[in-house]
Amino acid sequence: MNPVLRAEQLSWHADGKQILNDVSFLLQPGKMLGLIGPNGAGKSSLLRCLYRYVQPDSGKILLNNKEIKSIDHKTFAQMVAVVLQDTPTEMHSTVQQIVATGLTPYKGLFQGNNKEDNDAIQSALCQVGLADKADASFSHLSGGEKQRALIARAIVQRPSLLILDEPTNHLDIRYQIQILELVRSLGITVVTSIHDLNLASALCDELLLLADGRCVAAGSADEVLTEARISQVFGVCCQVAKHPQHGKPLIHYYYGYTAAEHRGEIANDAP
Ligand SMILES: Nc1ncnc2c1ncn2[C@@H]1O[C@H](COP(=O)(O)OP(=O)(O)OP(=O)(O)O)[C@@H](O)[C@H]1O
Repeated sequence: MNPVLRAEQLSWHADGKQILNDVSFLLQPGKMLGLIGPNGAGKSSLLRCLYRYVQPDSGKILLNNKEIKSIDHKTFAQMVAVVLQDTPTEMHSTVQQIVATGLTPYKGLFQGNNKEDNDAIQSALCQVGLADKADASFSHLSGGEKQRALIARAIVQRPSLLILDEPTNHLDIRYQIQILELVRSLGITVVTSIHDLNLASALCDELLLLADGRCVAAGSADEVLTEARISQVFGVCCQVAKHPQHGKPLIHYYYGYTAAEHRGEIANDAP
């Protein structure tokens, strides 16, 4: 099967600092890739390269076998949907109007919505459980509802690739699980950055672990989330067990000392 997304040896620098260094991966249709890694590892920067907000210095990104830099603006806007943490929206727009903007890449200037469009908007609102909020002001929604509305907008866009930058930030655990399960259930190919390693383990098909702009590990949660690697990359001690429900890695963190102390590199009684 041809991958939907292929990144080859991506590197990017800004302000004289190397931010992404030789990052490569590929993603098959319908799979959800979780980008994990410590603060400043380069997760958002990698996503920005994927949605063409920044141009890598070297390397290639191919979407459906075509280099993204050669895809015209309108086609790219149809192919890639992006949900950011603080997506700016018109203060007084209704939920329905926000969702309708997902159709913009398919429209000509001043072209309104037809019945089929309106049906697609209603169907997306139902899928994310916001049918009863269609006429509510977007700005009055809760954080979780806003994220769901933005995902509904992505649904009507019918993208080849959905990119999310920390979609679970600021959400309580119920919404964190709900948003990721919702995204996963759509059957769209997804790349999402995510901080919570246990959520990433439970809900992503594949993980890519970044540290200092480099890919440190990639593969299934079992392959990526080992105690040694978590200790090395995040500097914390943990025990990796099997989750009682889904059997994927479940990380138990230890408190009160650093990974270096745990490995005996620093004496616990050092001043
Ligand atoms: N436009 C830019 N100019 C200069 N430095 C940048 C720019 N964008 C990102 N950086 C730097 O690149 C590094 C990686 O940032 P990035 O936001 O990609 O990391 P991240 O893994 O998403 O971090 P976090 O988990 O904290 O959100 C950081 O040190 C950041 O300051």
